[in-house]
Formats: sequence, C-alpha cells, structure tokens
Amino acid sequence: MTIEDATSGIDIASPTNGLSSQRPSISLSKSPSATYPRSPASKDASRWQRGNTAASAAKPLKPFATEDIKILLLENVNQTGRDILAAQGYQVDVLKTSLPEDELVKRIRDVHVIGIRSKTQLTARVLREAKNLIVIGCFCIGTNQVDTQYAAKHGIAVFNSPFSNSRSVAELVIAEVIALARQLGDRSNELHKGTWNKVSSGCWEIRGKTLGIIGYGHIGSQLSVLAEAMGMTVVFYDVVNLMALGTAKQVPTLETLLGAADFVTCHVPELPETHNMIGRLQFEQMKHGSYLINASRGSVIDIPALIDVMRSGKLVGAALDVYPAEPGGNGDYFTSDLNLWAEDLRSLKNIILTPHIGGSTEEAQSAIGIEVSEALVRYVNEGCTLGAVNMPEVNLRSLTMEEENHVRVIYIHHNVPGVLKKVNEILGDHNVDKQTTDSRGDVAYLMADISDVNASVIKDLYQSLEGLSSRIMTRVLY
Ligand SMILES: NC(=O)C1=CN([C@@H]2O[C@H](COP(=O)(O)OP(=O)(O)OC[C@H]3O[C@@H](n4cnc5c(N)ncnc54)[C@H](O)[C@@H]3O)[C@@H](O)[C@H]2O)C=CC1
Ligand SMILES: O=C(O)CCC(=O)C(=O)O
Repeated sequence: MTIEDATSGIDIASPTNGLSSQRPSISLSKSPSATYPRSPASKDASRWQRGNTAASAAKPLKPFATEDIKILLLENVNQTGRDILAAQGYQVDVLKTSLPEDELVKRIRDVHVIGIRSKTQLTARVLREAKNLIVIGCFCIGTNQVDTQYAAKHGIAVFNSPFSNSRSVAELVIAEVIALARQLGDRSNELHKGTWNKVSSGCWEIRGKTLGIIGYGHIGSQLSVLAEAMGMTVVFYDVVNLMALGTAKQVPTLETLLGAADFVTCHVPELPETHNMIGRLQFEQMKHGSYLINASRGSVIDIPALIDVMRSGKLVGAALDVYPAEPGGNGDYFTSDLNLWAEDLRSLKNIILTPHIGGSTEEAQSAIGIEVSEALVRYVNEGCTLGAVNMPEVNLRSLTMEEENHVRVIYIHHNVPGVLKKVNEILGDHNVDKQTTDSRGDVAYLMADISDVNASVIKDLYQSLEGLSSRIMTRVLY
C-alpha cells in the first residue's frame, strides 16, 4: 500500500496557537511476548477490536518491556483493576489514600500511568513534574480533579468510567429521600444514645411528592426511573433538551424546578457554571418544608447558606455526600480545619452527612476497576484513545499475528497546518498499511501501522518524528 492509499480520508489539521512541550518521550526497548487478558464483560472490547478480520488473532503490542512500565494507583483502586494491570507485567504500586500535593509531585515523576479517584488533584503544577506520564485513569465518573486540558496539551490521555457507578448513586439518593422524609437519621441517633422518641409530626411518605432533579444525565435519569417507581412525580432541569423518561417533565428554568419540588437533588458536574449553583437566592425560591440532596460535587452548594436556611426552618432536611474540601483518607477528621463551617453543619437536625460514598458499592467499584484498567492497557499497549475525555478518539484495527515485522506509530502533535505532509515525508519511505488521524482543539493524534520494518528503521522513524517542531509525543508500539 502506498502513502497516498494509506492517507486518503485523513483530516487536514487546522491552525492553532503553536504550543511547545518540553516533555521527553518514552524510549524504545525490547518488546516482550505478553498476552493481553480481556474481560468478556468489557463493554468496549468489541468496539475497539472492530475491523479485525474474523480468522486472524489480534497481535499483542507493547511500547517497551512491560516491567519498565510503572503505575501508581492511589485512593484504594479496586482489586479488579489492580489485577488487570499486574497481569500485563507492569510494576504496580498501590496506595489506599490520595497524596498531598508535595508528595504527589515526588511520586509522579517516574510513573508512566497514574490511577486516581475523585480526591487526588492532578493540577498543572503536579503534571508539570510528571515527565514520564503518558496516561491518567480516573477510576470514577468525575474528571474535574484533573487539569485535562493541560494533560492533552502535553500528550497525556485521560480516561474515566462514565457510568459504572451511576446506579449506585441513584440508589443512595432514593434511600436518602425516604430517610429524610422519615427523619431516620435523627431517630436512629437518638436511640443510639438511649432515647425513645416515637414521632409522626413532620414525617411523610414520599408517594405523591415531587422530586426535582438538577442535571438529567446518567445519574439523574436513572434516579428519575427509580423515583417514579416509588410513586413520586419527577421534574428535571438541564441545560440540554433531553428526552424525559416515564412521565418525568423537563422544566425550562432552575427557578421553576425549585418552586415545584419537595425534594431537590443535584447531579451536575463541577464546572464554573455550577459553582454555588444553589445559593441564597435559590434557597429563597425553594418551597417551605422542602429538602436538598447533593451527591454531585461539594462546590455546587453554598453550604453556609444551606446552614442558615436549615436553621430558619424553611428547609427541613438535607443530605450531603460531597464537600468543597474532603479528607485524604479514611480515619481522617472532618472538622473546621478542613471546612470552616463543619461544626455548624454537623449540629443541624435531619441532615445526613456521608463521606463521598455515592459510587462506593462492590458492584460499581469492581466494574470501574475493570473498565478503566482495560482502557489504560489498550492505551499503553495499542495507543487506542476510544473513551478518552481529553483526546481525539482514534483507533485502528489490531495488527494480526501474521503481521510480524509491523510497528504502530503514534504521533501526538500540535494541530497546526502542514504537519501531515511532514509526517508522511518521514513515513513515506515505508509501507504504511493503514493510518488515521483526528484532532480535538489544539491537539491532534495520528496512528499508523507500518510493515516490513527492522529495529534500526524503527529507531530512525522515532527520531525523525521526535525532531519535528509539531511534536508533543511520539510512541512506537511493536
Ligand atoms: N457522590 C459520588 O460518589 C458521585 C458523584 N458523581 C458526580 O455526579 C456528577 C453527575 O454525574 P453523571 O450523571 O454521570 O453526569 P452526566 O454528565 O451524565 O450528567 C450531567 C448532566 O448535567 C447537565 N448539566 C451540566 N451543566 C448544567 C447546568 N449548569 N445546569 C443544569 N444541568 C447541567 C448536563 O447537561 C448533563 O445532562 C458527576 O459529574 C460527578 O461529579 C458521580 C458519581 C459518583
Ligand atoms: O468513588 C469515588 O472515589 C468517586 C466517585 C465520584 O465522585 C465520581 O465517580 O465522580
């Protein structure tokens, strides 16, 4: 196949702001003959293997000796995920907690892959130190804890698990709706202290009450179905027009939702637009005797305003799973040192405070462990970016076992005019079997499979691509 054949259909890169990168690339070394375990349960497996001819087995690719690949897993990533990564022969270090920034900066310097959950902050400052990092796995839904744009501009892909814990969060919220309506937390606390307090005043069934869902995405829509099954009326507010499930109704404004709902629950991502989305004005717009639940991100609620409105008696219950500042690990204290208002919050009646456990079920954590680790392995070994949250989604059908002297070249580059011409001048002396490229904002991702290459050719290819001014990161997999 000629370069013209191989490049037909390639998107032409568009102009950008000409970023530069100082990150060194991963060096080449010998490829081991490892096998690549794939979970039959993996939702993506068929998608990324799509196009492989039925008869040929996929050839496992590797970037370099697997024992050289260092992985740091923080925040007690599930065993399922650890097992998948360890089975690749990678060096996997596991910590139960997140790390404070200064320590993280030290630990991240020599790892190629880092796995985190919602707590670890991968800021630009931290990522600047991560000279060998090629990919980040967020073993959760939210990716707000990572500077994903900085990562993309430095060739670091970010993966998450977009919906494996959605059901768990939705179930927690349903439980909280009932628990708040019946003041279960208070009754239980009282009896724990020895006080019998049998009351019905201010305790309600949830049947016939209105649930207002802010953010009707994976979690919000799942919750909608559960709430209707419990006999609730559902209204939702979302910035996007969405199909309402069951008999739920989308309302045009947040104010309309707040004025209609007995229970308000937030399921939006952390964004500048969602910061303090529920503050003093919104509390004024809520019904007297209503309840608030937040299992999204701590920044979404103005907590001092919540404390005031609960003290006033207008809101009669709240459940919070997330906070602006959260402890680094289990056993740490949740005090005013962390959030100034912590003691005031803890002193309120009918408030359920949980330690960010919305997604903390065996089912969710096990599924997330598999999903994210498999995405990491596909990225490290094959360069596949399907599902990445900050990179163009690119894949090529796998090489087959028959294709012996083939390499896969990954060239992550600034999305500026003329790059493909230069890249193809370098690849042009070789037989490019297949090639694809795509861009997302300032960053473009090119993948090409080249046949009939030996070790010295591979080195030349690598060095030539590394020499281009458009380079962000070059990887050669074989
Ligand atoms: N407590 C926990 O353990 C967990 C918390 N989460 C949090 O829940 C959030 C939501 O999760 P998913 O439902 O999976 O996200 P999603 O992305 O599926 O849905 C979010 C919805 O919010 C909407 N939205 C965005 N900005 C909005 C705004 N300003 N006003 C109204 N709607 C807006 C979006 O259009 C989308 O429909 C995550 O971003 C994460 O921060 C997720 C999982 C577990
Ligand atoms: O379980 C976790 O650590 C984080 C859950 C969460 O907030 C998320 O998935 O976004």
